Amino acid sequence: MMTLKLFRNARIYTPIDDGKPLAGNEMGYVAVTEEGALIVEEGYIASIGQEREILESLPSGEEVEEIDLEGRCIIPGFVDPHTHACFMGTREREFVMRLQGASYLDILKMGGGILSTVDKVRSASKEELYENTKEVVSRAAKSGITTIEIKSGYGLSLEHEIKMLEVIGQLNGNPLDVVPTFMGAHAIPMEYKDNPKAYVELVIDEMIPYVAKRNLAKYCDVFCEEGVFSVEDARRILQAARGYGLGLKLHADEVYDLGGAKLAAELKVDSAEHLLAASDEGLRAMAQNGILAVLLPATAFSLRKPFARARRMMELGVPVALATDCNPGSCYCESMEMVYRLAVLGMGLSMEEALTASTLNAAYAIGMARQVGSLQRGKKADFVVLEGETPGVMAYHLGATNVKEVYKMGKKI
Ligand SMILES: N=CN[C@@H](CCC(=O)O)C(=O)O
Ligand SMILES: [Zn+2]
Repeated sequence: MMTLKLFRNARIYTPIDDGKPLAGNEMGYVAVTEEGALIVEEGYIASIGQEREILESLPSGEEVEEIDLEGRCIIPGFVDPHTHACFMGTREREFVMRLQGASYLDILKMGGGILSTVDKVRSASKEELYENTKEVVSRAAKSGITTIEIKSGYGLSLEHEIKMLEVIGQLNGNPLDVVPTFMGAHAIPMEYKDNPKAYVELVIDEMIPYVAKRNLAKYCDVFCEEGVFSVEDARRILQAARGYGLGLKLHADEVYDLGGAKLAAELKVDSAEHLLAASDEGLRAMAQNGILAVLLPATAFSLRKPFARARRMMELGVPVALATDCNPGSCYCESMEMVYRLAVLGMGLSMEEALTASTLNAAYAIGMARQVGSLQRGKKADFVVLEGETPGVMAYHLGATNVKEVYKMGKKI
């Protein structure tokens, strides 16, 4: 006989999935159930609601394991839709250089930044890369992330991009859901420094077809930035990726307003990321085309730059999601709790809006909303138990983690 799990005595906070990402005012509509409960059957939510009603609906004769959540708040497991969590080594010295005034893009121009991580990833074996990535992912899981996107982009050659994507693929289901993104267009590798166009051709002619045919990635992403990939390069790379059936993402207007947001709208990408420098014109184009913005406040914080204009985006009707951007350079952070906190205290989102952005909208950003992102019947029983009464505790109690327990498909991790 199958054992059901009954989680009871909870205050449930969840956005409600209506088949599309939530935008504008809708982002603040979060369902709250005091004295709530949920029943988990084989990892999925079989029913959820008022404890009294849930208890009445329990089938008699079934074995039930009961877990008392002692009145704590539960929220959907965080979905982190933008990370570079597959890497080797750290870049602490560069961080110190940045504190002394060096800019992120200047460090990259000098062969450091992303390129210094590329050297380390290229010289690591697949096993070493797997072990390191697994550690990053398990720290993410402890912070409440139950679904995570991970990009390649520190290989920058067919051989090493594939090594990264295979490692990312191996981590799927172990225990998190992992969504792989191909990001061969993350930087121009040193060996193509004098001929960057040839690298763009390599990405288009060899890497994308190889990755797509072997199903190694769900999305293709490009770092469209001054001195990295131009708007025209990004357009060509993403159009090629679309031709091979990959979903599209774009690192847009992170440092300079190159027109990345406009390109995201033109190509109708699945999400546009960063957007620290995006113009109103670009944001309007995104709103008109229903393009999701994935905002990374911990990156702005770590780079000591102003936050993305989240409230303006929401006012224009752009659906907003949040992500860590976890990487060893611009943002060494695997905590969505930290991101939530910055969204509330730094970008002015309400506690409900930040919850929607870090769960349901984040799930839409990586095509996972059918399975995760809200606590509703039929979705995976992925949730976080907070040491507090509302999700707001994560912004209120600053010095500690407020994540008490994390459940993936009804099992504690
Ligand atoms: N901006 C480009 N890529 C990453 C940083 C990667 C790195 O610095 O290693 C980002 O999204 O912030
Ligand atoms: Zn990124």
